[in-house]
Amino acid sequence: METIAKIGITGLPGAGKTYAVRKVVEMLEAEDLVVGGMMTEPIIEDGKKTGFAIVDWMNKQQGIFAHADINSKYMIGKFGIDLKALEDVGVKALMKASEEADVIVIDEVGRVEVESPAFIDTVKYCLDLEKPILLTLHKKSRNPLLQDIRRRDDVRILEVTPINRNLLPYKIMKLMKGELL
Ligand SMILES: Nc1ncnc2c1ncn2[C@@H]1O[C@H](COP(=O)(O)OP(=O)(O)OP(=O)(O)O)[C@@H](O)[C@H]1O
Repeated sequence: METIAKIGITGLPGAGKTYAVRKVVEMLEAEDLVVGGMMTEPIIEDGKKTGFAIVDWMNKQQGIFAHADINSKYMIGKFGIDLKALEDVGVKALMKASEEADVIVIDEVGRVEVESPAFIDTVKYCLDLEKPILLTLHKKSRNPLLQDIRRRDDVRILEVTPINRNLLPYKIMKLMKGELL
């Protein structure tokens, strides 16, 4: 029986997880595959990074997920987190992708994202589908969702490092192509 490619990319902060996902997405789209799901994008104001937006990859709708001006009990560095943006844009993007995309991407299943029960449920739902999925995973968090994903034997976890980061997207493409094309 052929297995569906379910791939997690992990690595230290700044190792290149987002970069690797974007490169794979570019290559999948170049092969005319429909990619859907949620990505993150830095918000730059006056040349300074002031937060992150969540982007629905299929319709490009955005929500401000992290920003220096947001007051929240959840923080990433000096940015306050708006879990509602994750739910309004990210969760919706994943549900849409689960129905319409050939491949689901989730950047990222991080330390703060896992504070949203709706996000947790949606990630689990997507992982249980018979559909290729590519997600980035926080390396160190011991949150139950991240621990569950690491323990699943249908998810292959690859670590991005400064040494392998240029080659990793090609390796991931090979794993995905095994059953997509
Ligand atoms: N293969 C690469 N070639 C050139 N630049 C890269 C590569 N991979 C990552 N970078 C650069 O390194 C920086 C960090 O990469 P990226 O944001 O992908 O890391 P990350 O692991 O997703 O970080 P975080 O943990 O903060 O989410 C970015 O500026 C990115 O453009």
